[in-house]
Amino acid sequence: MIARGIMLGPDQPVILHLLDITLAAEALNVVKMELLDAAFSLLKEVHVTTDIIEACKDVNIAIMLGGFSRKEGMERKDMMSKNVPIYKEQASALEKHAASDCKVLVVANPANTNALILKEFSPSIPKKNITCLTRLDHNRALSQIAERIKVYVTDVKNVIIWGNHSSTQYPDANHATITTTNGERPVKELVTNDHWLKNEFINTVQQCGTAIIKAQKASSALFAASAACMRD
Ligand SMILES: NC(=O)C1=CN([C@@H]2O[C@H](COP(=O)(O)OP(=O)(O)OC[C@H]3O[C@@H](n4cnc5c(N)ncnc54)[C@H](O)[C@@H]3O)[C@@H](O)[C@H]2O)C=CC1
Ligand SMILES: O=C([O-])CC(=O)C(=O)O
Repeated sequence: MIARGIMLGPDQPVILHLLDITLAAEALNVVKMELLDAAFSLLKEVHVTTDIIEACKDVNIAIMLGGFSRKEGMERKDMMSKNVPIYKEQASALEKHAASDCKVLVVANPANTNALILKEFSPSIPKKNITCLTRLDHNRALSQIAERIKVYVTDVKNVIIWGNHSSTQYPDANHATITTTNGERPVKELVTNDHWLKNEFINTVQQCGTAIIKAQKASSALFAASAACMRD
């Protein structure tokens, strides 16, 4: 998606630095081969490495995906002991080697905590440049409402996700609206079942990640990549 211009736009050439651990080096090379085979016109160079310093050198944008992923029966916070040390090391490498105005998107869980670690251990990167991926929760909330009212997802607006990317988040549709042929109408009015909005809707959005892991024993890459690359 990045190489096709979906994240940075159709006129922005990109050089990708791909980092993984030594055990995954061969798989990483395959990713490079696939990217080159695709001959994306915006993709100018692909560097694969298992060296964090090489990976961070002069990067303008860092998308932090690496680490342990959640398995069935785990909460995202259960990965803290494994992923926090990784994020300390990666933050220090970004601090020393990335471009000074580098923008950082933390995807790996627990995403909010990892973003906080990054902020603490890379003090020269402006705080406002560091964010973590909760857009996925927002998208999930939009889709749940669209399905319920039978409208297009693009017609749903002003849903808010409060809190962390975790099962304690609060998806809030109190100010959400639907674009109709008669103008904007409140979601609360169109979802006639208030009990659904206060219970099942919230619970479903909070538990979407868990449901995917239960169903396919891994989280899916597509929805996270799509949320990370959205430009609206
Ligand atoms: N914030 C969000 O909305 C979402 C977050 N996630 C999180 O994103 C992360 C990645 O998810 P998946 O791609 O499904 O997991 P995955 O397990 O398929 O991939 C993780 C990759 O990180 C690599 N890795 C492990 N330690 C590393 C290190 N020290 N340095 C560099 N790379 C390292 C692994 O070798 C593996 O290739 C997980 O933490 C997952 O929980 C996933 C989906 C949505
Ligand atoms: O649940 C997970 O571990 C992956 C993730 O963050 C999500 O799908 O929301």
